[in-house]
Amino acid sequence: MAPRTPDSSATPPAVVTVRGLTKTYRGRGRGRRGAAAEPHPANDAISLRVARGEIFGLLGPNGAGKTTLVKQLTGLLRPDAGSISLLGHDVVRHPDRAARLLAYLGQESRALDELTVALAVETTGRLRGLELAAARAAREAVLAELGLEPLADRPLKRLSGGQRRLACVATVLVGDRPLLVLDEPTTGMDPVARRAVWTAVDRRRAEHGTTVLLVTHNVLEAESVLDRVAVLDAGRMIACDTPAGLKALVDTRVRLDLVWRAEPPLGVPEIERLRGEADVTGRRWTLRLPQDRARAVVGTVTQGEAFAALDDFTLATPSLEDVYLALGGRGEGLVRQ
Ligand SMILES: Nc1ncnc2c1ncn2[C@@H]1O[C@H](COP(=O)(O)OP(=O)(O)OP(=O)(O)O)[C@@H](O)[C@H]1O
Repeated sequence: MAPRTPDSSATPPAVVTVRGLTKTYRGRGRGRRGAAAEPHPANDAISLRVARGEIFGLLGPNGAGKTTLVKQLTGLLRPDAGSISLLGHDVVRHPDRAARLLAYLGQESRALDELTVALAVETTGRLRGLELAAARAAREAVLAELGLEPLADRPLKRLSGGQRRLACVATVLVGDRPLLVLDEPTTGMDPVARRAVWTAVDRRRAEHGTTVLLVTHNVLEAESVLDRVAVLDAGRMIACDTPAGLKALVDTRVRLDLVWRAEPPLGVPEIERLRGEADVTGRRWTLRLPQDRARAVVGTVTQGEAFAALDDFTLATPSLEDVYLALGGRGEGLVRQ
């Protein structure tokens, strides 16, 4: 029953409380001769608590169960078991209440495609209860904030992928919902647009105590924007802590990337010994080593035959990707960009 995570000590009031959330998709008519397909646990007894003003992440590779969790929080999917409280409202019993408490940016949102950016933002503001004048003022403010003014009169369907995503973020921000649920919000965006999004989110947090639940499989973004992160793997939550707290789990190891010019110099005995420990991707060897061994390897590869064969090397402190691997994650599908 008790959560395995260190998050129960947080003092600010909870905006999201999830207990024992479980969802298994049951395929119908997909098996042979109508036999039921194999049940698939997409969420397996997930418990978490998100405090007011937190930027809380769900990190995991494709298929980990992030979107399934988010769809239950937003009232779009009914769990098989478990409870969800949003700002004190039971959204398993009253799924319709979720739409009044949060703004949700899904992976694919095409509903507003026919509208111009300005009208999409204004209409969303009206739907969230703003009077016309207030909706127009909010529209102007958010378009300026995200640098979308030059695109204001274009229909969403005529925008590039990154521009469209930015316009969708604008619709999420208008109307100041206390909870923003963002599923891969910055996919396809250039660095300027990404920065605008995180600046806008930070401002809302500072000014209104807005809480953000962010779905991502990008470890670099997770490390830079999240206060805490739940790591999901195959439907289970395998850890939940601050990025720094998670990295402390593996901080005795460092990551060493060696990129060879062509063939690795296996004639050097130390290099030959390392081969079995390396994750090999083309000419790149990735090693996760205790600090003293990494130091010795750096000594080896920066002299003689090994150095002549070396194109590049980098030494880095652990990332959330390393944490994920150390916790038993399958190690595929997380990205750094
Ligand atoms: N409608 C569905 N019917 C059956 N299985 C589903 C359905 N939707 C998702 N699944 C399965 O449930 C598991 C979790 O999927 P989910 O979409 O929640 O993962 P995710 O972590 O959001 O992945 P991604 O990063 O690709 O969005 C996967 O194994 C997926 O194949």
